[in-house]
Amino acid sequence: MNLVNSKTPDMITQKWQPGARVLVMTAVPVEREAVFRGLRGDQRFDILVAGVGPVAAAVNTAKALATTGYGLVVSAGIGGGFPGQAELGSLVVASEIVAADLGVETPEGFNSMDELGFGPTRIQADAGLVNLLTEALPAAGLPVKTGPVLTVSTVTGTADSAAKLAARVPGATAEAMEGYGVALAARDRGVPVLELRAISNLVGPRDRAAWRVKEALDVLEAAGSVLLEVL
Ligand SMILES: O=C(O)c1cccc(C(=O)CC[C@H]2O[C@@H](n3cnc4c(=O)[nH]cnc43)[C@H](O)[C@@H]2O)c1
Repeated sequence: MNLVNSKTPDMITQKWQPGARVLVMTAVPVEREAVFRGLRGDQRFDILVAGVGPVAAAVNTAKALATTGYGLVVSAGIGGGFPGQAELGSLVVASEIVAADLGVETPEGFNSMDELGFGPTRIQADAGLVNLLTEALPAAGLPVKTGPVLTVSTVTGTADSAAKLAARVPGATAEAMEGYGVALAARDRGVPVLELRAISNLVGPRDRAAWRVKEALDVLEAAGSVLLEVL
């Protein structure tokens, strides 16, 4: 499929069939291990490490999809929560996956590639599965929010950049670095997609000492157990 000429209305995405194989893409080994523990080695799930960033995520997701048939692709890992939207240690399920810095800067502000006719920069997550998860995760004791999850190539490190992103994408809930790459590869194959982010830090002024990576990885593991139950 020619991605440049592919427009959202032409895309046909399969419907999720319970019991189908699931591809879970993580960025780093500690995320893979957390998801693996949650999924308890279930053979229906392949959990891969793609590397950090949207390009590595897209390349490696496309590679996996070229060799094996999957009914669902999940981008999973830790992420930053937008203040007032997603707390540290909570889980975010993306309603849509947004390439938040793919565009052009002008003196008047940022224009997305969608606005310039080179979209899509927003890919919808599978709405039925988002609903299923936003019911099942709290039932398992995990606080969950749903909303747009932004994919950025640079971790946001100032309050000013955080405010600009939040204004650019109303309702922005979390940011991470891989979702859009995973989602674009899935969309190209017509496979439904989800993004799950366990919140390790808040989006804003960089304070690495305040990141709660271990706690977020524990939440990611617990989310893996819920995936195993509901998919
Ligand atoms: O230092 C560590 O232990 C550690 C463990 C896992 C990942 C990291 C990273 O710093 C790489 C960034 C990685 O994590 C995601 N992430 C987490 N928070 C954010 C954020 O606020 N903005 C963007 N990305 C974030 C991202 O998806 C990367 O894969 C460190």
